[in-house]
Amino acid sequence: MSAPLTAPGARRAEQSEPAVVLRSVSKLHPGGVRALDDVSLTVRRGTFLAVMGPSGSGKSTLLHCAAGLDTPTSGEVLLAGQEIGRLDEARRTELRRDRIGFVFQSYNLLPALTVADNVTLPLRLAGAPLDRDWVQHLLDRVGLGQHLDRRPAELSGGQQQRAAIARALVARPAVVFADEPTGALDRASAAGVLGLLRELVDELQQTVVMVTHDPAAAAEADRTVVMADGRIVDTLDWPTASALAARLVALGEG
Ligand SMILES: Nc1ncnc2c1ncn2[C@@H]1O[C@H](COP(=O)(O)OP(=O)(O)OP(=O)(O)O)[C@@H](O)[C@H]1O
Repeated sequence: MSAPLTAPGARRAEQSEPAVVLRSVSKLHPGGVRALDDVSLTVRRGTFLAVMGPSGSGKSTLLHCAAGLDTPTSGEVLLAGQEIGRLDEARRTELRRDRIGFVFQSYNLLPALTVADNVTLPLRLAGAPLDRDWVQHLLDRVGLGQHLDRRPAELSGGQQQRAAIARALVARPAVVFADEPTGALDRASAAGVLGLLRELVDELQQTVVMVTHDPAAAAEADRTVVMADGRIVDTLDWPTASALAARLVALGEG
């Protein structure tokens, strides 16, 4: 194994604390929309959390506040033990770059770069050392070990999302935030991507927080929080897809 990117002492301290903590987080958007209303949530390290709820219930706002992409109007967000609100914009950007991986519905790969260059881009941007064994291991792990020199346009949607997952993991983040990671995929590719996320949690003790509309996707997670009107209205451990679908129908979506 290669050297960790943070000091061993910091790693040990981090291991004992949750990956993400939200304490009474509210977010008021201009115009008075209360997108988050007093939300408290703890995501334990090495667990897979899904966030579901009807359109407009606050899922994206929750993800953005938890990932330091947006600032709450009130309340606290702790990421890997650091309170985001206490950091200035430059340090918040650094924290996002070094400690968070993002996976988006639209992959967001750079079309001109090869798979290998897309995956290693976060390290180059951070000026961090390139550990070739780790990169090769990751690319093998996501099934792209033979496709390092391909461009994104030469990959299927599922393969592009696997490359995006490898990129999200390359800096060994404290948390991977995934926003509808299977939204653009057919059922078989979606199942492959979800299976991969699940394995990363089980094998690498990676922490994953995923927003999804798909009950089958959420059923892969350890825990699902269901949102409505900016609040968490349900927390379900290992729910079945059909139980989640029924819950969403009851909330007016499904
Ligand atoms: N920048 C903004 N300015 C004003 N209102 C906003 C802004 N962003 C989100 N909202 C409002 O906040 C509420 C929550 O939005 P959010 O995008 O978090 O919901 P969501 O559950 O992710 O929805 P979807 O499933 O449709 O993506 C909605 O009423 C939305 O219209």
